[in-house]
Amino acid sequence: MDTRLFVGTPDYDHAAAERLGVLLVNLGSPASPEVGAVRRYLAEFLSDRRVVEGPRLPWLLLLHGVILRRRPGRSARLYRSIWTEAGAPLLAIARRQAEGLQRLLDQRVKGSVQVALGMRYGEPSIAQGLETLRLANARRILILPLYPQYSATTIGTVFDAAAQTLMRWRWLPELRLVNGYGDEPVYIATLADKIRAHWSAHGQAERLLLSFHGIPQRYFDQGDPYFCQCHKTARLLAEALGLAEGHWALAFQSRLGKGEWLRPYTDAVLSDWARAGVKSVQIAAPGFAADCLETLEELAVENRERFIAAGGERYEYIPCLNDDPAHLEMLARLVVRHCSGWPELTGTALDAVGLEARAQRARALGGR
Ligand SMILES: C=CC1=C(C)c2cc3[nH]c(cc4nc(cc5[nH]c(cc1n2)c(C)c5CCC(=O)O)C(CCC(=O)O)=C4C)c(C)c3C=C
Ligand SMILES: [Fe+2]
Ligand SMILES: [Fe+2]
Repeated sequence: MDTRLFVGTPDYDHAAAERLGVLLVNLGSPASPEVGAVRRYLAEFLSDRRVVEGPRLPWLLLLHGVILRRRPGRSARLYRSIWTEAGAPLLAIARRQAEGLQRLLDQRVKGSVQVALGMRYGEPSIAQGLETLRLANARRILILPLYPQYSATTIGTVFDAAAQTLMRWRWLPELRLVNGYGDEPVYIATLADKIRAHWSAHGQAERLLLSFHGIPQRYFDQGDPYFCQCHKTARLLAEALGLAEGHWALAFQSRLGKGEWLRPYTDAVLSDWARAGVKSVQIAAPGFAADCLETLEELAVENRERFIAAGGERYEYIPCLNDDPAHLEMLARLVVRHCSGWPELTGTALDAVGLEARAQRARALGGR
C-alpha cells in the first residue's frame, strides 16, 4: 500500500514527451465464475451508493444478511455458462477494444496517445488504469466510459472512482469525461449498419426489440436522464433503419428486487408479442458496448425461452458492437472529437477527422 498522502513523481524527467491518455472504462466482471469471486464482485458493486440509493444501514443488513448469501450461487452458475477461455466476455472484449483503439490512434497520432483500461468493479480497476496513464506521462486524460447513455448509476460512479484516485495525485492532469454518446450520428449509423448486416444475412423478423438495462423508476423520478437518453437512441436508430411504428419497441431488462424499475420490461413485451401472434423477433441492445452476462445469458438464452414458450417461433439476438472494426473506428472518432484542441491532436490527420465528424454532426442536427 502506498502510504504517501499525495502520489508524486519526484524523479520527473523534464525531457520526456507528454502524452494524451485515454481511459476506457466499463462495468467489470468477477475475477472467476466461482461463488467466492462472484460474492466479492457483487459486494463491491452493490455497496456503491450510486447504484443502490436509500437508507444505508437497512440496505447493508439486507445485502450482507440475505443477498450476498443467496445471489452469488445463482449468478456464478450463469457466469459459468458464458465464461470463455479468455475469461469473462465483458473484460475480454474490453481488452480487445482497448488494443484496437490504441492501434487506430497510433496509426494517426504517432505514439503520443496511451490507451488504458479501467473497470469500475473488479480488475483492472480505474485506479490501475489511471496509474498506467500517470506512468506514461499522460498530462491530459480523456475518460471514456463505454456507456452510450448517461446514468448516475454508471457514468456517475465512474467519475466518482476516478476522482477518488485523482484526489491523491500531487500533479493533476487536464481532464475530460465523455458523458454519453447515444445520440451521436456516427454511433447511430454504426448500430444501424450492424442491424442491416444481420438482416442481409438472416432476413428481417416481424419486430425489432431494442432492450436497455433498467434502473429503478425512482432514480428517473429524481432526475436521472437515462430513460430519456435511451428513448432518443432508440428513436434515432428506428429512423435510421426506416422502421415504421409498430414494427419495433424499446424495453428495459435486468431488474433487481421487488421495486418498480423503468417500464416496459423486456420479458413482458416479448411474452405479450408472442401471445398476440408475433412469430419472429430480433433483439438488439444499444445500451451495451460489449456483450456480457446481461446480453449473452439474459437476452440470448433466458428471453428466447420465454418467447418460444409463449408461442413465438423465431428469436434472434443481434450481438453488441464489441470489437467490430466499425465500432473501434467510431470510438476513435469520439476520442478525437472530445480531445479537440488538445496539443497532441493539433495539426494531425486525426484533427482533420475531428473537424469532419463535427461538420457531420452539425449537418445531421441541422437536418432535423
Ligand atoms: C441496483 C442494481 C443495479 C443497477 C441500478 C444497475 C444498472 C446498470 N447496470 C448496467 C450494466 C451492466 N450490469 C451488469 C450486471 C449486473 N447489474 C446488476 C445490478 C444493477 N445494475 C447486477 C447485480 C449485475 C451482476 C450480475 C447479476 O448478478 O445479475 C452487467 C454485466 C456484467 C458482466 O460481468 O457481464 C452490465 C454490463 C447498466 C448500463 C446500468 C444502468 C444504466
Ligand atoms: Fe447492471
Ligand atoms: Fe441479469
